Amino acid sequence: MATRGFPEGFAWGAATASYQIEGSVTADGRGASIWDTFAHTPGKVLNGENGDVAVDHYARYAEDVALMGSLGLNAYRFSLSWPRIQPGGRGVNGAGLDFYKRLVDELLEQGITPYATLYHWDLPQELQDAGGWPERDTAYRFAEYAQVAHEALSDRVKHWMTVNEPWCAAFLGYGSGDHAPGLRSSAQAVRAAHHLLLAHGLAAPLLKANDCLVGAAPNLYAVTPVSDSEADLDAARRIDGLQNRFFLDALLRGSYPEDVVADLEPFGFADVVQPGDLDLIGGKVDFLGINYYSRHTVSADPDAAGMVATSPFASASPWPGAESVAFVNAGRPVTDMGWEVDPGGLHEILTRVAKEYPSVPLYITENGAAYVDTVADGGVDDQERLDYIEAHLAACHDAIADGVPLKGYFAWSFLDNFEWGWGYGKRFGLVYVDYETQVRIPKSSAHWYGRVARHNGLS
Ligand SMILES: N=[N+]=NCCCCNC(=O)[C@@H]1[C@H]2[C@H](O)[C@@H](O)[C@H](O)[C@@H](CO)[C@@H]12
Repeated sequence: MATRGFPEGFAWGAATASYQIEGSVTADGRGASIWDTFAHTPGKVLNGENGDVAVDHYARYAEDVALMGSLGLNAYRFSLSWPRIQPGGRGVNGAGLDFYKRLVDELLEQGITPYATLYHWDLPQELQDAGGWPERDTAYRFAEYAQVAHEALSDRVKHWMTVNEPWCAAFLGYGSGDHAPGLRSSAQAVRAAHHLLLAHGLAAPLLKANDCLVGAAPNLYAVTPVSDSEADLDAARRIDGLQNRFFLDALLRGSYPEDVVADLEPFGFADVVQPGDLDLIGGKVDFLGINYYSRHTVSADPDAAGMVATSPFASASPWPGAESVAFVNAGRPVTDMGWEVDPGGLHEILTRVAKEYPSVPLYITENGAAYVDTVADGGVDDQERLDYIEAHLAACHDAIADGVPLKGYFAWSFLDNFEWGWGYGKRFGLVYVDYETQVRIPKSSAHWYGRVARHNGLS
């Protein structure tokens, strides 16, 4: 019996993304994505690794869903591969849709509620060739794709997220170049950020049909200045503005924060937003997903590169708005990604969003940690990951007690998988994957998390 119970009907899930787990990148008509191109470009991914095989989920989905069910999860967040459903970014590939129909049927069979993300960074390459997210038309292509996917699946999928982490897709993909398509232009990055939000705004009304609920999943950080000097306070304002308020205000208020718009002026941001865009974007969500990993502790530093390590090749080119900002370690323990463990930051973000953007149901759509895992006697004892998740769930429990309308939690990730620029070098999974044999081994954290889900709370 849980002593720290969660609300009745709380969603206890895990999350994954198509390019990171599926493999089978040419099966059944799938087209190339920008991550296929990027990962096959020398020097972009550690050890030249890619998602061609990943963890073979396209073939092993039934086994993976059965494992979710046996552990006790009642929800699963996954993403649809746009180039599997629309090779080249147009039309309909029935065989690609059929995979997701099979996957959803397995989930429902196991009593697991599907939560589908439409965009988790795998843009069809042909759309990038036509300009990608800096090109306004891509937002309209996304709305068509959303319509195709929704028509095929909305009889069984009732929870939809449009875009995963538009900050990463825009600023790492087009700003620092550490993510696909690997471009390094602040002007392109700010155009991409707006068009990703426009894509959300165009698709959201379509996704509500057939009694569906729609959300988005930005990555949000607690942000703290190293001192209360004017320069450090302004550095924190800038990072909080670009990382958090830019996306929260657009999605939930239909406006951009004036200070952030001013910060982005040097990159031509004013020319990107067309009349009516923000009315399209704002106020469309039925729920907001929050991806939370850590806190940013920042200081003003004219010599700083303005980068948080997001890949082993992290470029020195700052993402727009982060010029002359240093991201420092405040002395907390760190995960294998070098990210500080700060569950207090999750409580801070949850209570802030609930206060500043009231009456929007919230989900933690990603939270988890990479640590080095070792197989011993056929098991994996990952106490650090278990402790990380327990501490962040305790923060969620406290936030709910403080009145936050939190409806669910998705651990990142269900399986060890392709960790973008780090390839297979970082393990976030509740379930260990032997990449040579594809054998799955539930870690201690998986067994523990399943018990939490079954008891609907923490001991
Ligand atoms: N400023 N700054 N910050 C750091 C920028 C990197 C932030 N990375 C994420 O949030 C990604 C999210 C993604 O959805 C998932 O696909 C990734 O596997 C996880 C783990 O990496 C997280």
